[in-house]
Amino acid sequence: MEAPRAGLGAQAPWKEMSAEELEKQYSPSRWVVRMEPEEALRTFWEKGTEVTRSAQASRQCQLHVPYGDGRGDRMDIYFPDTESEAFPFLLFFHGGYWQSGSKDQSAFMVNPLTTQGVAVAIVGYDVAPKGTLDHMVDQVTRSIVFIQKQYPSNEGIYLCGHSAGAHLASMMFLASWTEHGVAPNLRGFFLVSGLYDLEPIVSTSNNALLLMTLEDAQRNSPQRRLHRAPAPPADPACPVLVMVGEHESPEFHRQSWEFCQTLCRGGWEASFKKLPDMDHFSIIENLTKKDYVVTQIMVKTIFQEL
Ligand SMILES: N[C@@H](CC(=O)c1ccccc1NC=O)C(=O)O
Repeated sequence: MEAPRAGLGAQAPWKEMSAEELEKQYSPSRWVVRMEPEEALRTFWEKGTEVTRSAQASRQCQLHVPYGDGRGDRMDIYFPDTESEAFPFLLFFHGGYWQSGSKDQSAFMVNPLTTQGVAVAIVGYDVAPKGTLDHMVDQVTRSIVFIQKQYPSNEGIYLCGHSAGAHLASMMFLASWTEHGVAPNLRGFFLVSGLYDLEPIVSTSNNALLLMTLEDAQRNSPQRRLHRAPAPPADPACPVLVMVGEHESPEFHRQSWEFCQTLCRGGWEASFKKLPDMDHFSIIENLTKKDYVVTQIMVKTIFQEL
């Protein structure tokens, strides 16, 4: 008897979608249930700007620190109230479909983490049309190398990215650190509402400024390339948390779930978490709170391993 055959849609459901449906699947604000799409976006960036101002006014920080020679190679570093330089670092890469957002509106987790003893770097990068995907990946790589070189006695470097920023962080699974002269002390990844296969995005309006070709998309898709990537470090452990909000599109859920499975198959200690009641924006906005489940997961992951 012939085995039932899975259709194309079982592996790549997006290939069978209409242009309109694909556009909707890749428009996170249209899946928010607490408010209208435009309001969700406006609120997100307004909150981001406000918490960044407040973090800069209340925390010890170094702003606009150059991590390279490019004008956009800048990060803001926020410190715990301790004298030592031997704290863990969390580097945050903001979202905005590689074409909006900035470090100046992205310091969501600074207060709860710095008060717990974690230094937080909010990393800026050149969004499109100034930056290409390859350039942004290079910037993220160099920002991590910079932290490792500047703070060699760090107690671990943790990467956290949101959406397009989670994609940039996940490209670090493919990084070759030897050419940068240092192996960063990477101890964990927090990937929030990310995109790991960029092919479905090529034909959506999100590509209008980015102008990525199919080859660009494939080269920048860890979901496609991870099986040929370096093996995960055996010791120390480097857990990967792949998170997505309940109120996100089926495509965003599929991207996170499939990438988590690919990581596990590649030997990474990866786990998947769907956050009840959260959407693409509240999942990050709530990081301002120390009792939010994601803040607690971060703190636990960071300090359990010290
Ligand atoms: N135009 C998008 C905007 C968006 O996706 C977004 C906005 C802010 C931060 C992250 C985002 N998504 C991915 O990077 C939307 O429909 O929501």
